[in-house]
Amino acid sequence: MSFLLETKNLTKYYGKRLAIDKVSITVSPGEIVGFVGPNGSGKTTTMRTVMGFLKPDSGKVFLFGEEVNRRNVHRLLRYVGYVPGEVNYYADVTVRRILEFYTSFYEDFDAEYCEYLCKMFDVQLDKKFEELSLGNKKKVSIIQALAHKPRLLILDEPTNSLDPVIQKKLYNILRELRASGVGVLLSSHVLGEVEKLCDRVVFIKDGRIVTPPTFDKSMKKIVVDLSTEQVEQLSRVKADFPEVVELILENSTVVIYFKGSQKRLVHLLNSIDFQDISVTDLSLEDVFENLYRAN
Ligand SMILES: Nc1ncnc2c1ncn2[C@@H]1O[C@H](COP(=O)(O)OP(=O)(O)OP(=O)(O)O)[C@@H](O)[C@H]1O
Repeated sequence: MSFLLETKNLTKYYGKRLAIDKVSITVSPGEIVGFVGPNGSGKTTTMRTVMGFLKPDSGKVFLFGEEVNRRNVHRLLRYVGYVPGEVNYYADVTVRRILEFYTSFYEDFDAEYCEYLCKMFDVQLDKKFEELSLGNKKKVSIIQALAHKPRLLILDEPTNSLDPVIQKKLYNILRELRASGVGVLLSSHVLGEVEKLCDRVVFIKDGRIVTPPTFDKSMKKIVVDLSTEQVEQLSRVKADFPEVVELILENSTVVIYFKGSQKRLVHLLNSIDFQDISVTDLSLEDVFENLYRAN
């Protein structure tokens, strides 16, 4: 099956500043892809380029298998829902009027579904947009992105400023949409959210897509507290256990990333004379920290 979204070597400069460099990503039907990277790494630029708001300096965007060009962009974007990082509509227009405008804009706009979403998200339809709080503005943007039943969602930090109850409702909707074949590209700094929701994660750093070189989710993170004398054991641990992918010493706390069998893990733990120890599965936060530590 072809991708809902495919970017090939997207490159974008702002003046002389390179913002994204040969960014290639894909989203398949029924897949939620997390898009993760530090501030200024190029997530918004990539998403805005996909949406046609920015013209790439080089590279291509394919939507639903078609290469996007000037002639087909409007037709293809009808099947895309977009939540921008910063939401902006006409300030002195009511939410009801904003949503009515989209009814005429999208032929697949589903008024009943829109009403259902407004109720679910408790949207204040008769308030002017400028009178809404940040979170309530975001809700309007989410409803506008969903109500025309798009096949692909491009969500730039969609839960930013939403309260936890609304966040949960949005996750549930995204899960339902995924089950019906919708694809989602979702940028977020909330790594716990990405970890729970996304099928896979694409990392971006300084405008380039990067792959965590040695870290994967089958690893264990061992945090050990040692006394100064015990720190000396560590060079032996590294030599004796090739399963130790990385060993980081910060004062008297040691973090060991371990990829190996349970038996070898127990063997390693038995070989350390420690004061305190914890063993956990590797989290997305660990992967993120390791990938971006050089920054
Ligand atoms: N309009 C602009 N003019 C000039 N430079 C820009 C502009 N927008 C973004 N940039 C630069 O492009 C780079 C990528 O920014 P972008 O907003 O895409 O990052 P991001 O990953 O979305 O960041 P954040 O997580 O903070 O939202 C940054 O260096 C940023 O300073």
